[in-house]
Amino acid sequence: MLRNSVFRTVHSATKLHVTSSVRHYSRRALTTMAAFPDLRMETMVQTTTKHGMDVIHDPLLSKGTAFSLSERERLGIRGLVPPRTQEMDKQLQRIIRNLRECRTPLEKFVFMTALQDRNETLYYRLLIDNLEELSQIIYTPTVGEACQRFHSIYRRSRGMYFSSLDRGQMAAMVHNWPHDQVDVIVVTDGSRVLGLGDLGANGMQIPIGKLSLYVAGGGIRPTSILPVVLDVGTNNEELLNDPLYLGMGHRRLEGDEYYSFVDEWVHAIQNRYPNALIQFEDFQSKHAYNLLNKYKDKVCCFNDDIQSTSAVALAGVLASLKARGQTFENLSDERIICVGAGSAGVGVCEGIIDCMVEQGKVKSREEAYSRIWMLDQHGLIGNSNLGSEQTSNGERAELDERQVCYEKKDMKDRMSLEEVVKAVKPTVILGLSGAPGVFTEGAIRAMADGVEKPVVFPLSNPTRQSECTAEQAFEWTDGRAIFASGSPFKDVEYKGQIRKVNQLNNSNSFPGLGLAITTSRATRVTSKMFMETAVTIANMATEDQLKQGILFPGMGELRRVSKEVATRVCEVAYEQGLARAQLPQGSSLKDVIEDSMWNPEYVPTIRIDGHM
Ligand SMILES: NC(=O)C1=CN([C@@H]2O[C@H](COP(=O)(O)OP(=O)(O)OC[C@H]3O[C@@H](n4cnc5c(N)ncnc54)[C@H](O)[C@@H]3O)[C@@H](O)[C@H]2O)C=CC1
Ligand SMILES: CC(=O)C(=O)O
Ligand SMILES: [Mg+2]
Repeated sequence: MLRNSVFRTVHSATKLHVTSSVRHYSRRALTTMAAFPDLRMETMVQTTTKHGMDVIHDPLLSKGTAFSLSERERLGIRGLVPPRTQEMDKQLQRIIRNLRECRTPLEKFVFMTALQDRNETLYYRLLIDNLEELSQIIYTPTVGEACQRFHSIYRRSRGMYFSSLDRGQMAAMVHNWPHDQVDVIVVTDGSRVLGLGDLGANGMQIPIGKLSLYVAGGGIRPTSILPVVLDVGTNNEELLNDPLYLGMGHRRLEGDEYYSFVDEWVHAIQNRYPNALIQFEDFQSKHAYNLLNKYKDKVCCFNDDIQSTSAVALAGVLASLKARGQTFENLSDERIICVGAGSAGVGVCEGIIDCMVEQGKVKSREEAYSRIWMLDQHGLIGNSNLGSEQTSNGERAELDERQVCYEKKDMKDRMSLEEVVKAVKPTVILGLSGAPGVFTEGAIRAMADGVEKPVVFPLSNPTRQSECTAEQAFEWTDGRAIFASGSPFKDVEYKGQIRKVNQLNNSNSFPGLGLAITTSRATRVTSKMFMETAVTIANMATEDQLKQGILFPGMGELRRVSKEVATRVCEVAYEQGLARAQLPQGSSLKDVIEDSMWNPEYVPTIRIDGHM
């Protein structure tokens, strides 16, 4: 099935009419279908029971200076804002001018947070109109610094915290959240924040940043998102010793205590928001896979670092094949080195293996594993019976069942990256280690000796954790690299010519996925959805862009990417019998997706009686 659908270049979906496609959806899906909410009607006015200052201080209601005279009358705010009504364009002028005066990225971050806390409509308008620039503030790389400094820059609460004090209380606590409809939840335990390690409750900025991209890129409504930190403690000594730290001051819960804590939270959330999509984010490897395996078939959830990263990395490799004049079917001929054997590294490689197997050009899964060489902090996962290089990184813990699959029986254990490159002559090198600079000059130059167009993807975040810089990649490959990084780099001028860089981040995947799940009311997230996401993104660059080394649209086009991804994932949800929304008749799926995207604009505010 997948073999046929994955490798076509143009999805039939874009031509499909919903009326005809609904007909072949499974009986189960049809019998459980709910009416599709008419979001266009919902967004024509906003209603509130609030009055006076409560309206002005509610960021979801506030329009700042843009309230009309009649609204000021209706809402009891006449005289509480400056007299001249200024529309959004003027507000944006003022905001942009003030933003430009911030001296550092962190100052910009604090400025953006303050705007979000005052007026979310304006915040999202600004973000959408300047996604390329401002995603670097509210998301990687600046969000990393904001997490490290969370307890210093903290101003106002956003999201929910569930801590070790709350055991036994979570089912009641979830009702403290003020919104009855929640579509997407991003939850972290702060144990591996980007490549910055354990940041405990400071990790809250990650769910907030990811959810801002769900709204700005995926058109999810700001009232239906929920950022969550599970504060199970931290092992970060610096934070534990900092009197300003805002999280629990004990070491991390482990074992059964940890899993029962998470379980209580999942049940509490399911109880109040049974339809919400849960995104597990930045959980350390030892828990990431366990939690995913425990919940993926019971709850509508996924792990972003494992699954979304896998989709975008596969998209990058597939698009790079086209950029090298080959086709997707050449994937099984690739020789891939992956530096990093954690949840992201293993997740990404599993996605590539799945795709090779689906293509049917390898005889077995084992043969597919033979195309990928995996290194961790000790070096190559090789055969210790053939000898072992010593590294200064201490003893390697036992490999887990997923890592063992990549063991190379014919190569010495713990070989260095440069040795592996010389032995293997890779076509692609992936960095998911969080270790800055591990793509050494020797390794990348050796790679460039073996192939015409080396594919160099240092994917670790934030920028300073990157395995190499864009400049280094082009310098060491005589300008021949096809380059993508997790955090943004500027295009590089190499010998008078511009070399293009790509940002390969899971943000290309999750907003579109969330839009599809919300629109179709799908009950589960499946691996096919991620595979199709990869293919969709891999097909987005034009021939001309591919020639220049551009693999897919950049962050500035996230809304367009999300729409494409959502359309395809929505189709998959119906094909797999997982969707529950009955889509409106007579329009194309793409139009339905487009219409369901929230757009930040001011609509008339009407006061209603709370007792009605
Ligand atoms: N671009 C993107 O969209 C994404 C990027 N990432 C990045 O991937 C990185 C890793 O994430 P996880 O796998 O969750 O972390 P993890 O902690 O589970 O795994 C890190 C892996 O890197 C290895 N490693 C550490 N130092 C090394 C060194 N010097 N040489 C070789 N290997 C080394 C470790 O042994 C471990 O296998 C992070 O920096 C994260 O920001 C993660 C998800 C998405
Ligand atoms: C991008 C992301 O999810 C990470 O670096 O963890
Ligand atoms: Mg992450």
